[in-house]
Amino acid sequence: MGFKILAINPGSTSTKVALYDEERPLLDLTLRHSAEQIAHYPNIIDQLDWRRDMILTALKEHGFDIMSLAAVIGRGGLIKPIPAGVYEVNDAMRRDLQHATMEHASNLGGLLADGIAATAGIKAYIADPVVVDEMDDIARLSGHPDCPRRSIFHALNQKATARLHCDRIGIVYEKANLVVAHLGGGISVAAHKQGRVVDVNNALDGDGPFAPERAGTLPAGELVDLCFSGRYTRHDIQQMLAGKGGLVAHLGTNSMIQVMERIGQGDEKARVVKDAMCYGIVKQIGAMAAALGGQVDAVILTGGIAHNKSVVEYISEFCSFIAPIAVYPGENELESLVTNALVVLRGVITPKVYA
Ligand SMILES: Nc1ncnc2c1ncn2[C@@H]1O[C@H](COP(=O)(O)OP(=O)(O)OP(=O)(O)O)[C@@H](O)[C@H]1O
Ligand SMILES: CCCC(=O)O
Repeated sequence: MGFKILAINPGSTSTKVALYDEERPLLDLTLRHSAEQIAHYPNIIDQLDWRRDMILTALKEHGFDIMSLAAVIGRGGLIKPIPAGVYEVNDAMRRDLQHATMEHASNLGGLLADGIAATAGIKAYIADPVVVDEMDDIARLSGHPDCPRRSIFHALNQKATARLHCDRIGIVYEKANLVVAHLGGGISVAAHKQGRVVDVNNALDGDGPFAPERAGTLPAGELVDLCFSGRYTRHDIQQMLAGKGGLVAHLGTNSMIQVMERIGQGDEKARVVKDAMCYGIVKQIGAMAAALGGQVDAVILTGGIAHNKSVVEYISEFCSFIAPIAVYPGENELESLVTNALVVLRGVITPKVYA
């Protein structure tokens, strides 16, 4: 009998849970949370006990005893910037997740893992959280010292997909130069230089291409005018950047599937907005290729929108001159979490300590 691992990936409207026996999947659950249920909680962190009980109930219903687990691993949240890797949940991390300065469902990942692990008397981990920061110093500087650029991106899926691609084509991640574009509800486009993400747009907070739910970079002067117009609260503006920006602001939906249906029905506005989003993505890919000095082994497209043929064709037409385009639709975040826990349990790596 091998190591049994529970992986937890909390999203804004669901909690995804997977149970593995070593590499063998035993259970894969998506626990959905309706807008009415979510509305009961003023802040995301207030959903902790509710989501934990839901996971425990679901495991019980599937006849699983958590006492047979070897480890629990969650998607990590907006803690302090840290290098990529696996981290054991400790007091410092618990505190920083509880009091994270920005709201994000992944703040619950380490805490949910920790609560369940404590009951089972085992350790909890996180891996490659959204705050992984390996940026070069020159990438960190913006045009004003009060507004440094921050590395907040889909580190877990970006790293896992980059390594998967390197394995497939027979190169070593630590020696490869890659541009990876995660195209999901948020979009991050990163320069992976010999195993380090040396530059990336902040996918959460007004930086980079616009995305289904994110505004991306906005003209700063116009944003300042909006902030001081008296028409919006701070919360309203934050929502414009993350949650109600991008496709949601222009078209009232965060679904690329719906956008494509509308384009198919002749909706010209939907076509222009979709093309504008693709145009922003190709510009960001070009920027990251330049950050790598043009020495790029592959441009990798991943995330839910990489399922979309029209988006992939648009990007391929503009970016094929940079390097071969490789497409890995969707994300495998739960599987990546399990893989990360397994290498710790097998003693291949020692988990890092969050300070
Ligand atoms: N088969 C598909 N064809 C076209 N678009 C798709 C398909 N599947 C998902 N999408 C689109 O992908 C987007 C969501 O991507 P994804 O599921 O990666 O995002 P998420 O997990 O909610 O957010 P994030 O990736 O930022 O964490 C949505 O706009 C959705 O409509
Ligand atoms: C990786 C954080 C950005 C997002 O949620 O889209």
